[in-house]
Amino acid sequence: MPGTYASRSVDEEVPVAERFGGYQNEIYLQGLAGNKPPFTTDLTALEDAAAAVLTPEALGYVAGGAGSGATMRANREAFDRWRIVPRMLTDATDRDLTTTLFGNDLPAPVLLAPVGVQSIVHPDAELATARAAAGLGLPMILSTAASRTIEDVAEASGAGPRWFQLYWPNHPDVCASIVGRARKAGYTALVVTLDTWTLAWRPQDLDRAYLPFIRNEGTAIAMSDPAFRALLAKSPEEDEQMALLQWVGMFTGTDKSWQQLAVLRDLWDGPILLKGIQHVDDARRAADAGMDGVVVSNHGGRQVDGALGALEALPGIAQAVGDRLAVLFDSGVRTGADVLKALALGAKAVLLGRPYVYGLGLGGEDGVRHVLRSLLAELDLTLGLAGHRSPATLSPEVLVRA
Ligand SMILES: Cc1cc2nc3c(=O)[nH]c(=O)nc-3n(C[C@H](O)[C@H](O)[C@H](O)COP(=O)(O)O)c2cc1C
Ligand SMILES: O=C(O)C(=O)c1ccccc1
Repeated sequence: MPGTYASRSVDEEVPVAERFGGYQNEIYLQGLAGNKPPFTTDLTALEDAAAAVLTPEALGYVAGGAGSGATMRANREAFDRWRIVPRMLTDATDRDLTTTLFGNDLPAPVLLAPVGVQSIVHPDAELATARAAAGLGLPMILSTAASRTIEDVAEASGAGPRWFQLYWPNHPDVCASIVGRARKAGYTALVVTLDTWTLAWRPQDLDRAYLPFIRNEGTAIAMSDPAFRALLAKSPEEDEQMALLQWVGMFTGTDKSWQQLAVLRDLWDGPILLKGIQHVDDARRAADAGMDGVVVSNHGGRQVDGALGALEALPGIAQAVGDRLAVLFDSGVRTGADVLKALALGAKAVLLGRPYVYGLGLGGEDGVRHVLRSLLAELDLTLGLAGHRSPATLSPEVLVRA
């Protein structure tokens, strides 16, 4: 049964590093018994695998990018332009991927990127993702556009670390209410996404007239929010369409400013990270505004078609603000080697996006767990074989330009 296979040994008391690389042994042992892994171990092949199980609309939505897809491709090309230079006889047999972020130890420098509307790929949606992430001790960053409520996902994540992603509402009461709910439900860090104040031109969704948001797949947080409901002339139960439109309107607009970040700073006493930073000066402004971190990201190439590959922006930003801010990275991470490259170029940790969503589509909680364990195992093995015991010894000198 795939479930048994994918979940074996997660809770066993084994050293963290052994547990990550140990997934390979587990797969070999199952292989001896004649069992193949339930999902592919080639993390770059997940999209093709998911294509067989997702609806064309959902696949298009998840896999698609903005415009011609140039930035999505640039994200991958940016990784390909860096190559790892392995070192020998460095005593890297015992590895430790532990990473401290905002005073908390994570088992590895990997988080689950905020991805909304997860019910379009699997009925268990964010609850399955939360369980898989919690089982490995990795933070899931819950999206404001989730298919499940802040409170339900908190419960599903049990003792696991919780972060919350904010699409910054225009209305102050709604903003305070959502942020307050996240705080109360035990989310410890706030990730404010700045690059999606309106959705980009996404042909694959436009051609299908497919907007999961409007189809009520990503409104659980809105419809359960008392401050939002108080603004509506009729309840969402009476007039769903109107409620959806008002929710979308809540995030659309350009009236946000660097000064207004002070409002969020006042509302949230934990770490705040700005997601979607691609320019060194914006990273500096984030630090000046009292933020605690940035996520260098182009939203997986889903917003500005023609924007630079996200990894190209990383070294300059890490160099400029790495001593003042936690610099995280996403967009295009697919393999353990990719994680290593981003860490070497200055990221403190990376966010994984589409790959775990494909895992969710393929096998719910087990699928997400398989993707995460595969990524961590590959990272652990690649790090060791490149000659490093921990991410601490990684630096740009570990890489060369292809
Ligand atoms: C289907 C989908 C939905 C997403 N929803 C959100 C969201 O609600 N909030 C957000 O900040 N980013 C969202 N993102 C962007 C991811 O957080 C992340 O930046 C991106 O997926 C990273 O690139 P990758 O998919 O190449 O790893 C979404 C991405 C996808 C693919
Ligand atoms: O699709 C996205 O990239 C995204 O960020 C989003 C925005 C609104 C609802 C769901 C996802």
